[in-house]
Amino acid sequence: MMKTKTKICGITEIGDALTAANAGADAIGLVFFDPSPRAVDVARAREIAAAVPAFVTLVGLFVNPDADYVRNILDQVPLDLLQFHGDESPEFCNQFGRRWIKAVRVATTDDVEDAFERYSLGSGLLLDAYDPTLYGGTGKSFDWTLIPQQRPLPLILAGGLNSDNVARAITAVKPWAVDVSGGVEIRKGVKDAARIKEFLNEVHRVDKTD
Ligand SMILES: O=C(O)c1ccccc1N[C@@H]1O[C@H](COP(=O)(O)O)[C@@H](O)[C@H]1O
Repeated sequence: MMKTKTKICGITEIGDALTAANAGADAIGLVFFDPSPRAVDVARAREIAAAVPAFVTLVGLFVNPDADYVRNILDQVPLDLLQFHGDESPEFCNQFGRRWIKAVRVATTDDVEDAFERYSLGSGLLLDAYDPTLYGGTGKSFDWTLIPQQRPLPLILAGGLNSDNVARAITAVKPWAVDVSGGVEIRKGVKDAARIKEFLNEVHRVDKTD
């Protein structure tokens, strides 16, 4: 039995971080991208980080940040992993002495194959829905048949996942991990404890049957 790793992203409240961790989430994401309704400031990020138990990975999400901005956050918040969700180059992602994953918005299979090659130094490749204007967190899913079977890096599936479709997604794609934000919210930027638990329970259920 393969255990699918889980990340609950866009956490803004300590209570939601604890709900996710206690329900078995492997990672919690903090958004450091100001236009996002899920953005956190340093003070809030530090409070959440202090509450997250050992062995739950704390991920910082950035979109086309200045390097100094990332360094400033890293000086103040104990992030375990960086998630770059914009047009960052591999050289940019690799300069912080911290493990990182790159997000790619998928329109074609070539997008994924090219990204596997280009970001080969990363610790994983996150696939999200393509949107011409938004970098992510759209709540939209994409055509999973575009995902190649050859995966040189751990594949993290994101984009419009929720408790209704995550079992199907895991069965179809067999990703290393799944990542959700909007699918566990009652409205944009506001997480819902029941939806977080339902999502994680569904992943754990399908893992046992697959
Ligand atoms: O959450 C955001 O606001 C966000 C903003 C900019 C880039 C990425 C963002 N979120 C990430 O997008 C994917 C998919 O999210 P969803 O489940 O479809 O809502 C996920 O990795 C989020 O963390």
